[in-house]
Amino acid sequence: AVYDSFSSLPTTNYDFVIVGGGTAGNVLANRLTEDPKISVLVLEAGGTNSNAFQLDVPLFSLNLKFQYDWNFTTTIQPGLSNRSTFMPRGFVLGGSSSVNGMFYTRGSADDYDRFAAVTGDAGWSWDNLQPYLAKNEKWEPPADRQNTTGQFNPAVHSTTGINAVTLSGFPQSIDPMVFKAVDELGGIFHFNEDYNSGKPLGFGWLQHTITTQGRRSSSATSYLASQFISRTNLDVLLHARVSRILPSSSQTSSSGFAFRIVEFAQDLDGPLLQVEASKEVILSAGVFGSPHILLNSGIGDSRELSDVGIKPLVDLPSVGKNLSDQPAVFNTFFTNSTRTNDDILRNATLLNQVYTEFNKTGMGPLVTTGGNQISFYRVSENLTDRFGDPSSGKDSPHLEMVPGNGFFGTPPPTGHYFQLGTVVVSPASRGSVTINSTNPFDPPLIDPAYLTSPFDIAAMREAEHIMFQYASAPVWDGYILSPFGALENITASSPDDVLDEFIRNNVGSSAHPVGTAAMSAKNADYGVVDPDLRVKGVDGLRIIDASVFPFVTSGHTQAPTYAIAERAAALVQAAWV
Ligand SMILES: Cc1cc2nc3c(=O)[nH]c(=O)nc-3n(C[C@H](O)[C@H](O)[C@H](O)COP(=O)(O)OP(=O)(O)OC[C@H]3O[C@@H](n4cnc5c(N)ncnc54)[C@H](O)[C@@H]3O)c2cc1C
Repeated sequence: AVYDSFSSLPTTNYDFVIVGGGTAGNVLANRLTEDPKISVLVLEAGGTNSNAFQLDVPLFSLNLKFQYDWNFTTTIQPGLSNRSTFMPRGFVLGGSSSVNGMFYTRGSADDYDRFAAVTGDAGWSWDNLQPYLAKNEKWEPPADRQNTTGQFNPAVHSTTGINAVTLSGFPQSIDPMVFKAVDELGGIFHFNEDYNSGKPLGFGWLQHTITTQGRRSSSATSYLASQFISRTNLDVLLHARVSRILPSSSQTSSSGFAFRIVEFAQDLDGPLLQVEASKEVILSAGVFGSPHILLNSGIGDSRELSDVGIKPLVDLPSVGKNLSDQPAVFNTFFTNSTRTNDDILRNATLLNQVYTEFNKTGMGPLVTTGGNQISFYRVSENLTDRFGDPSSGKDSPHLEMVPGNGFFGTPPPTGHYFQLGTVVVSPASRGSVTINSTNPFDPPLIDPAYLTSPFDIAAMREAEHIMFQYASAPVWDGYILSPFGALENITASSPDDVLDEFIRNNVGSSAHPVGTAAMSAKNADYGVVDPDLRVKGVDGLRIIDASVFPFVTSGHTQAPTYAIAERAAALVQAAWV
């Protein structure tokens, strides 16, 4: 069941304590309690969001007032836009899966084969992860039950998992034009029937974590659905913000410390509470939360911890390093069409109308995210020859471009818009998460280090060229009127320095940071967790969330997070159940 207060929990004896009821944490909570003899407590810092409108409606995910974690302190390189200080994370049951854009992209087969290569564990390869992708995915017909033949490859999908995945349940007026442009241009613009086959390059129909009823499928609505959360061996405590994991004096360990005691507070000014797991503590507090808790606990770079005034207990210099996020730019054009999503997003009467329809029928414009396609590209060989290739292989993209039928975010009061978002999905830059305080409730310091590698800015320039080339297809003649905002000063033939300035002024997070507690091979002298996701050099503590990715996968990160969590659950079960 779900509880608000520690004192109301039915017991304080649990086999596993999971820190963070987010995307990965709820997979673990569900899978481990399949065995009625195993008891699990989830400590989640956020609450539940009673605003069904915000949580359920796909179209509005882009306009969500995010359930924020504390205001992270973000430092950015000089010259970058303020937008790049914005680090959205879900701070609510379901974590980021409750507030994300719902795109379902697995990345490439090479991405996972690289995980297997760097960890020395073939279990992380694309082929070996297939059963776990299948345990997560529950393919459903789209809300409008349209004929989806030719829009995906059923052979690479599972209908038996827990988390709903579907194609768009509402057509966008631009759909035919999007693919006409692909036909007109050819070359790098080609149709890909299913970008989730392991080979993502090309233009395909977007798949999302949306149910056949047109609603968001998050880890809270799926893995904690009523038939699971009602298990008597599964308890979730909300508003429980974990500060540190403490060594257990009662435990002995060949490797030194066993960390099985979790310290947390329900009220940041209130008392610190503790709960001890008899088997393991699993950190699933996300890419910022998990390394933050490790550092607070004295697990990190010993010298850096001593400098802050924290007693180092385990020297693991890689904690908080290797932060990998994908820089993104929105490119907006005016269109002469009035059939965009802009009016719905700014006109309360219209919005009420379609929301009533959505509630009654589970259909209408609110059941999609505002664009129905996605596309992936490689940069030129010239670039990889010059800077090296940060991608995982020849079938892996460096770049993504997403068309949107309207303004991204809250639209201006007038005008109709066409959007082409560009992203560097295989970046070379690496940032960090650090602390500068002994108070565990002070925010961590985040440096996303966007565009610090010369590859990334050059790759984003190529993404902009691809975007202009795509927008120049004959079908867009008369549909795209003129560039909007800062894009007004840019053309396909702008010199590099002008394009670079535009990019730096407009870049921001794609909300896909990973890698701050990365897995590495058992004997590697870097990395934070071993291939079984146990924290190196200690007992009783694993990390299972997006922070363990050694590299960011070449797409959006929820599907890989789910797959990692599903396999991790099997590893934990194999050790204990
Ligand atoms: C706005 C947004 C849009 C996105 N869009 C997409 C998309 O369209 N497609 C896609 O594939 N991916 C998307 N992502 C990324 C994807 O959702 C994440 O990579 C993934 O959900 C991360 O899962 P996680 O388990 O690592 O962390 P989370 O799901 O963030 O879970 C971490 C949990 O830990 C809790 N927590 C944190 N600190 C503490 C603490 N100290 N004590 C207790 N609990 C704590 C948090 O409240 C949260 O519930 C998006 C993310 C965001 C934020």
